[in-house]
Amino acid sequence: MTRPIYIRNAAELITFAGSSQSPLTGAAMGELHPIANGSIWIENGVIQAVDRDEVICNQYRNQLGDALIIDASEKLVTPGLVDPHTHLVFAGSREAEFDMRLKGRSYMDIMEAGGGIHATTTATRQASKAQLIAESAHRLDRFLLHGVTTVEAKSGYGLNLEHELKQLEAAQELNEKHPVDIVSTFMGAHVIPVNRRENPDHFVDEVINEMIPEVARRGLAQFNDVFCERGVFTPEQSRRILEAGVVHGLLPKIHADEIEPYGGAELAASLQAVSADHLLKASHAGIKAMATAGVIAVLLPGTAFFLMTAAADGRRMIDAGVPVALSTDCNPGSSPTVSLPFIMNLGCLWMGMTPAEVLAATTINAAHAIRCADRIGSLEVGKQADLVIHNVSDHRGLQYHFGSNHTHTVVKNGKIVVEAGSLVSSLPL
Ligand SMILES: N=CN[C@@H](CCC(=O)O)C(=O)O
Ligand SMILES: [Zn+2]
Repeated sequence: MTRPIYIRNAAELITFAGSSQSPLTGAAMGELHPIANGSIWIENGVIQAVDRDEVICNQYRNQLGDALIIDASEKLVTPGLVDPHTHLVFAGSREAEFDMRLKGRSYMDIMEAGGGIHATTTATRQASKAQLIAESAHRLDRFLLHGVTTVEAKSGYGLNLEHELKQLEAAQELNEKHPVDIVSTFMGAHVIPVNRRENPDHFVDEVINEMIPEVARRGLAQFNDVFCERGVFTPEQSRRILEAGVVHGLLPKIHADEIEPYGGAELAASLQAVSADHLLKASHAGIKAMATAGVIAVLLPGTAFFLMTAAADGRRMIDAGVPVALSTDCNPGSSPTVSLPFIMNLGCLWMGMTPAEVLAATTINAAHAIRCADRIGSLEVGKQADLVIHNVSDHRGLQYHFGSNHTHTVVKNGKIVVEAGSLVSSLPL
């Protein structure tokens, strides 16, 4: 039995209570369900009580002597941040390509010429599983330092069965060993490998007939994703791939309308995908269809920022009734960052979202985007004790003091993993 943790007297404690059933949309995205002078009682990794401090103090007065008490006065407490779209497991980095882009080469051009995703695929194929685990564990540590307690992680730098499995197994092992929880997505359809360009449909057949069944049989992923974009996978190929995933129990997600309008949002709606991600160039009709179908828009403004292009129109999507989540898209090509707080800054200052909405988009709605909202994303009795104590006293302070990491303390599964902005020394990896 571990000691109970009593976090007391937060200036503002954001709960998002009552939002576990379905993602927040429209005006509800701005409803934080905050508690002033809020406290929380944690035992065995689970939230036992959330209320005003006087209520908790009275309720647990006989156990106060046993508890580890953390004073959160003048601080903000939120659910642990959730990142619903990352390419966490990869080897190497792409600084040379960054230089080329700064001089005017486009992201798609570089990929077409055999760089981009292909370059990371070469490096990832060459790396051993142990190397991938070591590099990715370091990224997970840095996620944790930014208050992120759960991430989704895609494969897609293997592009054949052997190396896709290696990437997914690395994610599985990291999930077992590292405090950050990982939800895995198979993305064998990330790009057509250079040596398969002669016959792209043969590669699509391989994804459908060889990779998806084996990934599903081994229980290595919960979701199936595809990069639906001109020059990558067509909407028809994407539909086939995502439908094949559904047959094997993998829920559909899609990289949609990132570079140009290509019918990705419409396809996501017609498949009732869990989420459509990117959406910089999504059509009005596609956004409307997503709202009707309840598809979550996972927006990635760090990618737009790093590719030096306009961000997705988050405001328009929220106003159209689409549930919106935000993510880093952490990857070595288009968004090499782990800073979900900076992504929130961009959501607020660049996409017309309010400070309350960006919090919903990185907690409860992000949890819905990876189908984990039954256990994370809000601070409610019975949920996993994942939370962040921030060095600001008001949720707006996270955006107002932009560009900083305000994470003070992180509790993951009822254990303190970040203290005074540093990782505790006893982390397993
Ligand atoms: N757009 C496709 N995939 C990733 C980028 C991957 C890479 O460049 O390595 C993305 O979501 O941005
Ligand atoms: Zn991505």
